Amino acid sequence: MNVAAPDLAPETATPFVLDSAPEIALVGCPNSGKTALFNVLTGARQKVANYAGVTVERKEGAFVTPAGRSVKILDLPGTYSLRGRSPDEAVTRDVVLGRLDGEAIPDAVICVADATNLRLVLRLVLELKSVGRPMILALNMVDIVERLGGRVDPERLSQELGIPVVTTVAVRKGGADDLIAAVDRLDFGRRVDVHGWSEPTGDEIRAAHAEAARILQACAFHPGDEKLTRRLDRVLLHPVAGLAILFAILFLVFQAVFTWAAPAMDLIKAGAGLVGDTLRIALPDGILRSLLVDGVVAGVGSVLVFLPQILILFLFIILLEDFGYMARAAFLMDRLMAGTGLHGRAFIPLLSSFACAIPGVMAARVIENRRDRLATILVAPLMTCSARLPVYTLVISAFVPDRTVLGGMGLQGLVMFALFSAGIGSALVVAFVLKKLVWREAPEPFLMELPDYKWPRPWNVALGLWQRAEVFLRRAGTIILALMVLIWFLSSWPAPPEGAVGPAIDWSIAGRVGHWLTPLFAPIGFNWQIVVALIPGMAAREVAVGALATVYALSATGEEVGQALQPILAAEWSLPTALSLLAWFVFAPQCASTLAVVKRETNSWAWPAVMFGYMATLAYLAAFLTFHIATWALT
Ligand SMILES: Nc1nc2c(ncn2[C@@H]2O[C@H](COP(=O)(O)OP(=O)(O)OP(=O)(O)O)[C@@H](O)[C@H]2O)c(=O)[nH]1
Ligand SMILES: [Mg+2]
Repeated sequence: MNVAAPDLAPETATPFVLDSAPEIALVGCPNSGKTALFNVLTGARQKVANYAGVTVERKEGAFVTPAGRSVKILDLPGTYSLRGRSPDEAVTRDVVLGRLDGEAIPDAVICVADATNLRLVLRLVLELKSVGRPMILALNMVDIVERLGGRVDPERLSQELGIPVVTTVAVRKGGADDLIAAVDRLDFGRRVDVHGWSEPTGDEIRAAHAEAARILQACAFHPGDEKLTRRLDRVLLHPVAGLAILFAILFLVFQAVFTWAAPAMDLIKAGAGLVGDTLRIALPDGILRSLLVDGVVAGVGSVLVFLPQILILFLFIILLEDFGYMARAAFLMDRLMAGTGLHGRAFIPLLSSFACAIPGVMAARVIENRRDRLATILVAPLMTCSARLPVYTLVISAFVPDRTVLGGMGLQGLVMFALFSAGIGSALVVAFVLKKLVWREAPEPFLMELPDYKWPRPWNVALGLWQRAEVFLRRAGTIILALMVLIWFLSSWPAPPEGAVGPAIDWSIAGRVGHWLTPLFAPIGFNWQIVVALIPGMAAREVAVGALATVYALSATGEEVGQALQPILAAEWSLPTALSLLAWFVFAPQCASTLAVVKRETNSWAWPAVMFGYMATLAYLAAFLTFHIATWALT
């Protein structure tokens, strides 16, 4: 289905290269800059970030060298060895060894090395040589080696390894020129039998280890670890101070999402109001006016308003990712998560799920153990995805007063923080139940390389934000628009009979379905308008907001016509209903695209069914309890 991948960067186009063009695979340790190089070579915009395990899929691109040679190029997940066990490492192994169905072995390999950290990659190079393909070693990040006063000798390395060695700076313009020139000199005809690679024995591994150490000694000099990284880590990884800083950062993010975004949101809201009013005056009363004003402007406009919040959330995520903090956060959370049975590696997939559960579920490929991975996939959608943000904001701004408490903290931001925490907390509880009570498994030890801190690069940040905005706007212009038109239609057709009283929507299909389902949702305090909005919300959660806008716009009579959604809700809903809806959305049954991805990643319909079932149950229970406790407390 097309809605299935709203958060993935567009596939790279390869329009000008023939199928017969030779294929080169980018292989290397995690976080060495493979994707950054891939982007430079092909002009693609695949995700680059400063932690291991960003790329979990095979991506294809192409370029033409200055000599006019067309080549296809593959970006692959990082791996330390062809013996890797996790699903992402298996992708790399299978591509390099030609084990993938219908796919030949790559014609050549570019091994990408983080030049500041050569020890592990030299072993990988030795292993890759036994595959028997022409190979180039790209010493990437030489800019950092130079800045630290280190030295790497590419000529000597080339002699020792018997393959061409070039230096690159993947994040600099022209930083891959030497690599491109080396590709031009490659002799693709030099085929060697690939079945030369086999699982190495312990002795072979030890021998390779010693050989790598010897070569490293001869060819590279590093003045020790970067001091900045060490110094910062003493504070940021501190068991107490580090955790305190992590929570302070998270808290700051939600405050910022609320306060910084407000002016821009008001502007968009005013703009949408203006467009709606203009259309209402300019067009004669009728179907077209209703479609444009009540369906498109009210519906899509009410979703667009949230763009600033989503961009601010992503600004923080991208900055932290580029800086190299994410892996640290995983490290800090490991002890806490181990208590619940989740693997330390689950942290980054869970964190990615704040954007959207889809990349989060895919990022779980870095987890080797199948049950650890399943547990992570099953709880990932409990993380508050950005599509839930509009629902939260709408309800919070209508019902939570905008004042400060506890000496300067915004109450609205605090409630938002509480909702996100409820998502995280419930994920930990569900994982605990699964891993400790159902599967009774101890988590496996957690090994992860911590990247050196790097200053976020403004261009990368800007590009990342631009991509998010693009994804959001594309969604608003396609699926959300389409659903809004559908909802408008279902809410306006059929028209009421002659002489009917009350709002016309009561006679429409949506109105009838809403009324019909209401008994099911009355125990949790939902009215029929909410019920109508929940259904399209399963396709894309933020549509629930647009649907409410349309449903209330079409129910409006007299005074209320053209009024903004927020004051309508504040007047129409009771506080327990509002709280119950928030509780519902913490667990909100999965959107269709997440279920589709879970099906793909687990290769079975059973797991998406389990996920849907348990989340729907939790959502109903949580909303039920919230509604009744709130009703009781307020009377
Ligand atoms: N200073 C500097 N930074 C670089 C260079 N190449 C990559 N980076 C940064 O290194 C980090 C990792 O880059 P990626 O391209 O995501 O690495 P990758 O090898 O694709 O990582 P995985 O997909 O996780 O295996 C990012 O923060 C990049 O901006 C370089 O030549 N110089
Ligand atoms: Mg990558």
